Amino acid sequence: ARLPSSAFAVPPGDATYDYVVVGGGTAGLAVAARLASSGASVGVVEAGGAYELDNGNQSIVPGYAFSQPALAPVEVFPPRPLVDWSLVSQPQTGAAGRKVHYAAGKTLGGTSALNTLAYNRGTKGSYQKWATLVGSSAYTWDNFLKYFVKSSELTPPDFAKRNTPNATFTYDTSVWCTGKNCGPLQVSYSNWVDPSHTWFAAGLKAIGLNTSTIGHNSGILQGGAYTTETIDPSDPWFGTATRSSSESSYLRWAIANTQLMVHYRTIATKILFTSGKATGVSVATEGYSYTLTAKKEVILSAGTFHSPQLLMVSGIGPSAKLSSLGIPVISNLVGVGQNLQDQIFFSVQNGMSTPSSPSILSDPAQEPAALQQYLTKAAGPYSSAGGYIAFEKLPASSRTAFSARTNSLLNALPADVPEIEYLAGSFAGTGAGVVTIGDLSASILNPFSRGNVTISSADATVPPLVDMGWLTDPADAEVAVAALKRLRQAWAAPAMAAVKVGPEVKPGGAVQTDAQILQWIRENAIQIWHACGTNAMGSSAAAGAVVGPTAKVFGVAGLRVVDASVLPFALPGHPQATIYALAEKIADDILAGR
Ligand SMILES: Cc1cc2nc3c(=O)[nH]c(=O)nc-3n(C[C@H](O)[C@H](O)[C@H](O)COP(=O)(O)OP(=O)(O)OC[C@H]3O[C@@H](n4cnc5c(N)ncnc54)[C@H](O)[C@@H]3O)c2cc1C
Repeated sequence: ARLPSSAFAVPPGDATYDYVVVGGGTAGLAVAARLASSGASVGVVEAGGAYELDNGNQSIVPGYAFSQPALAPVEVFPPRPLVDWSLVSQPQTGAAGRKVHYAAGKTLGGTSALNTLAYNRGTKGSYQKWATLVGSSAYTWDNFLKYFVKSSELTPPDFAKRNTPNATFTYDTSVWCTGKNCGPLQVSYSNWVDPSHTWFAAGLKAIGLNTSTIGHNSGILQGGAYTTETIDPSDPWFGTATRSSSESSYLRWAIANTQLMVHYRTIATKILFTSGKATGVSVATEGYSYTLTAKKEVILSAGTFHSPQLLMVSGIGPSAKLSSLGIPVISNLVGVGQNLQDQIFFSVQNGMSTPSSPSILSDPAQEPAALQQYLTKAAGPYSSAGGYIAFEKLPASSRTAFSARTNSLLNALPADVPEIEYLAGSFAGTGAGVVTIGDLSASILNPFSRGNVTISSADATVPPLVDMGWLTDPADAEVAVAALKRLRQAWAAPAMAAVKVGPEVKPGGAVQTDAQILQWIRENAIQIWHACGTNAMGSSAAAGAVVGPTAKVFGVAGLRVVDASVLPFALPGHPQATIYALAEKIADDILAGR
């Protein structure tokens, strides 16, 4: 037993651990907690603080997940510097030259403290592709499933608290831990259904996307489901339903059960090497520099944008780039910062006569009751983030317009990998008969466009340069146009007629031809925030990979990267489930000496 405050180092001061984990984010805290549970000494370096103190209720209350100001995907955005790195992209040449803010968590919990809580796993075929690509059967669905189960605990849906009989469903209990000794991450179904989503479910069904009987966590992504979310339905600290982040799950557990030490508000500035082996990390707290020595390994978990940056400033990356900035080259790895994959997302909006969570919360007559419901019953619109999502392989009728190249790229994907994810959303609306603006959106799941992360300075405090490469591959443009037409088909379904009000809000009736649709998408598409792949896992450095199957960085010893940057490609759907599972898997590898 120890005091919780014993888990926080008092900086500055050199320290030595068995393992130093750089980045107390989604993957970092999961790896660190598991390593510490073995009895090893583990120090975590996190640039940010505690979001419970630094972001008010924004990160805590599930109902705020989509409306956090920190998420504005525009060049000029409301800054939230205590919890977000405030990155702004390079101009997107395929997206009307726009620069956009790309949120990335700078806090204990990392981006799991800012994300929009959707939890789903990829398809069996996508994990088989991963296994084949990296030459390790550990990544097949059958072998990887145990890490999804180990990382999480599912609280089954509470249908009594869900407000609509239209939103009952079945799911697959066999792929979850629901008993004792489950993983720390809390996954549940929200205790409220946005009424507008039940209509979207009907509209999507009308275009062929039936509601799945197993949900989206069994390695099959077909049709629609009310999504599981990283919500703790009864958080003991707050006494209601709150976000489950890697901080509220793994870190709280590790503080109570291990000797883990956290150095927070502390930036890692360089990984230190002796004779090609990582021996520690230079860090700085409020300008005071010191060294954390790693007796065994350094684990880099600084995320898609900062992990490649830290590798590069430490001498690992494309040698020409490093030399041009005067950085001594320790390992010439051309793949560092390359292969960035980012799923774009755009929507078709119409007025609706039905209420929605945002319209209820913005109505002074209804909000107080919603607040009471949240605080006393952990239910109501404040308790809920996501809603209905659906996955689809585009029908043959959509694909006839595609070029031979696009069809052949799509045909090369695993047979069970969907091309589009549809997401129901809403916000409060105004206008004759309009209560809600319904927002049915599509995400392009398998981007063929590639971006990159690079550096302009050897100083780790200078932001990395991020180019998502949106819509630079013509195949993505063709798929996007087809997806937008599918959104319109769903809206046009008779099932939606009872609630749709007025002319289309966005893109609007003037956008009709394929060229007009594509131009509108270039001007309006945004990210669904799933950027990954910038230190791709693979079988060899010669093939452009940065880490091998156990996340060891090629060309050096004592260094692994474990975070979204090592995903070899964008998995279908939302990545956090896979990132937590990957952290569990690599922690197992480390402890087993692999
Ligand atoms: C707005 C938004 C919504 C999203 N919604 C969803 C969703 O609904 N479902 C889903 O599955 N995924 C979602 N994602 C994606 C998902 O949350 C991320 O892919 C995932 O959290 C990334 O985990 P990570 O471990 O790679 O990095 P992070 O969780 O970002 O962790 C990196 C950590 O490293 C720290 N760090 C970086 N550099 C340094 C340094 N030099 N020194 C010290 N510390 C450093 C950071 O502060 C951060 O804490 C969303 C992402 C965003 C931004």
